[in-house]
Amino acid sequence: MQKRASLNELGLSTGKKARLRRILFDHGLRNGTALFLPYDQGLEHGPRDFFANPKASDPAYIMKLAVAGEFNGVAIQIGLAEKFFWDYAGEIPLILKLNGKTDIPSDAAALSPVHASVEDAVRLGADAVGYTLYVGSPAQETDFAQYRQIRADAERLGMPLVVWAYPRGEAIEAKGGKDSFYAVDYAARVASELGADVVKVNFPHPAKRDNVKPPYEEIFSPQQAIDGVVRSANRTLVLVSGGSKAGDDTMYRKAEQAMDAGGLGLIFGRNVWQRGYDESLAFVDALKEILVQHPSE
Ligand SMILES: O=P(O)(O)OC[C@H]1O[C@](O)(COP(=O)(O)O)[C@@H](O)[C@@H]1O
Repeated sequence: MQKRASLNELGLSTGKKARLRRILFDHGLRNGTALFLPYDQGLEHGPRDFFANPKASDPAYIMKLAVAGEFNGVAIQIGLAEKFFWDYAGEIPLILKLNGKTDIPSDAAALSPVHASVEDAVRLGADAVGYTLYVGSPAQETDFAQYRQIRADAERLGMPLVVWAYPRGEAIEAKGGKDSFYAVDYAARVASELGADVVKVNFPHPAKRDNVKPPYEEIFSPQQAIDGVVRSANRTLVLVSGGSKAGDDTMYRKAEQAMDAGGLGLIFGRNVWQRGYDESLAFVDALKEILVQHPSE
């Protein structure tokens, strides 16, 4: 089992430390692990993600679920934060997502434009901000430049910065794909190099035996892959994303492997809310049984 970096090792400013402590020790299991509910899929994918459970298209339903499920926070865009966070302000931490895009154009030159500021996050009472960085996209240079401004603002205002580090673009496809170990591992390292406090990654696929080049020939199991990604993130805490809906056992296995690797926690969206309300809460309880076994110091 790999060790998770403790809050004291992260070199955080006072504001960032206070907010992260609030998220990790005043909410959820209060043991230093995190379970977040992301709800920006209406922008990223469109309304089709709500077809499986039409009630989930209502942000008020999701906010109620997040509070009832005692999550460590919800990650939402500015429009929903303005209209739906008010009822629960102070009850559950807000991660204000500062950029986002639709999936209507192809991802070949993916870039997620910024449409909210760290000042908005402060005004809304957020405890963290989220930024999607498309590592490897031809638009990476513009992405890095807009990210730099967000990072500077987050530093100035003491706001923890969570980077959705997502490999994208043709070059990534040519090198094994966005979920390959190569790509996810590199993205985790990029987030750490660029000063993210927390990085959110997709669970990496280990190398395929018939298509593996040095130095990746040793990474054959999912556990080795996620261990490597958490190591690459070093003192940036790691959250593992859910992805599209899969079987519960598959998700529990991912969760266990992520936590054994020294991950901070999980940020599962569709796997939580693409089912009925009570079923969602039962799934969340089962995830917490895994998190409870991996407390922070
Ligand atoms: O870029 P992708 O793979 O389409 O997914 C983006 C979505 O996945 C997330 O990062 C995680 O949510 P899910 O658990 O539903 O996959 C969301 O925040 C975001 O909307």
